[in-house]
Amino acid sequence: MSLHGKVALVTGGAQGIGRAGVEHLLENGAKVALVDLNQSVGEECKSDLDGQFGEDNCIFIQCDVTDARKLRDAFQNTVEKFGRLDIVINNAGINNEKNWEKTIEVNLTSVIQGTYLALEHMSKEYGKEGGVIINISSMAAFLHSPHQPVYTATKHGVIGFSRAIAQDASEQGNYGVRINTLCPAFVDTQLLRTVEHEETMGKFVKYKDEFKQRMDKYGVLKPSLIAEGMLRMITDESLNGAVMKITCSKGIHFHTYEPLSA
Ligand SMILES: NC(=O)C1=CN([C@@H]2O[C@H](COP(=O)(O)OP(=O)(O)OC[C@H]3O[C@@H](n4cnc5c(N)ncnc54)[C@H](O)[C@@H]3O)[C@@H](O)[C@H]2O)C=CC1
Ligand SMILES: CCCCC/C=C\C=C\C(=O)C/C=C\C/C=C\CCCC(=O)O
Repeated sequence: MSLHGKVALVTGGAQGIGRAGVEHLLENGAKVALVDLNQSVGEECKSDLDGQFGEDNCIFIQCDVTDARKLRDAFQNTVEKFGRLDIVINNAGINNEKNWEKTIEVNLTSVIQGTYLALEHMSKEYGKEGGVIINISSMAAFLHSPHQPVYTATKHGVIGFSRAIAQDASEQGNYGVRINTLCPAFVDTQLLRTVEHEETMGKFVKYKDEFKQRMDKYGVLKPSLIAEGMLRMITDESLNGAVMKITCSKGIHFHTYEPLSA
């Protein structure tokens, strides 16, 4: 899949992993809507990207992904601006064990909502041309860290939902939409700093030194490597229902599942 002439929507696209993904998409000729809660960081990001890639290739849409109506409008505005939609990256996420209900809303409910909206705008079942969805999970889904139980649960949920809907898309329906999941290990972004604070970690903040030891042990990745993984999941048309892992020790690789036996 060539990215020239394609249109992408990236949630949480104003900084961190999302922004790295947006930059890679623009570098490869796509037009991008970056959808983010943070107005000031979003505007600054859009202004930087305009300088790098030209003014008509990127829009910033301020939107809380947990607001279903606003998320629907963000998809609609993207299609109205660029005329089509081909790639959706449901990336916005938080790490908040204290307000764990919010963590479920942002990390799981909004990913489900974003996937269904993406299908409405891209699926052949709705008369559209097909496309690709990437849902961002985490290596936390494989480590079962006792220090972040709800974050871990949401990231498990993202994998389960994405694999189930990918199978539906390829086997039951004729969506023409591939759905893949990406699981990074630690990445150097603002989210990683949340381990320092009681207002995000709640009672688990007492483990902050342990968290840091884990980061020293496993290493911390650069957002640009995660963006490379995203690009591969978009351009490699053989990938559907795939679960990509990205770690310092093994780089970009895939999780394998045993076939079910009777
Ligand atoms: N940084 C890390 O070590 C890892 C991060 N991830 C996942 O990667 C994704 C991106 O995280 P990072 O770039 O690290 O975080 P980040 O905190 O640097 O960036 C997240 C972006 O999402 C936006 N956002 C947060 N809540 C939102 C909402 N309700 N509506 C719209 N936008 C919202 C923020 O404003 C921010 O721009 C998340 O899903 C995270 O769980 C996965 C594995 C490791
Ligand atoms: C346990 C630390 C909690 C830190 C919470 C903050 C951010 C969350 C980040 C993630 O989503 C990443 C979580 C875990 C993956 C870490 C390393 C796995 C590396 C495995 C390997 O190299 O084989």
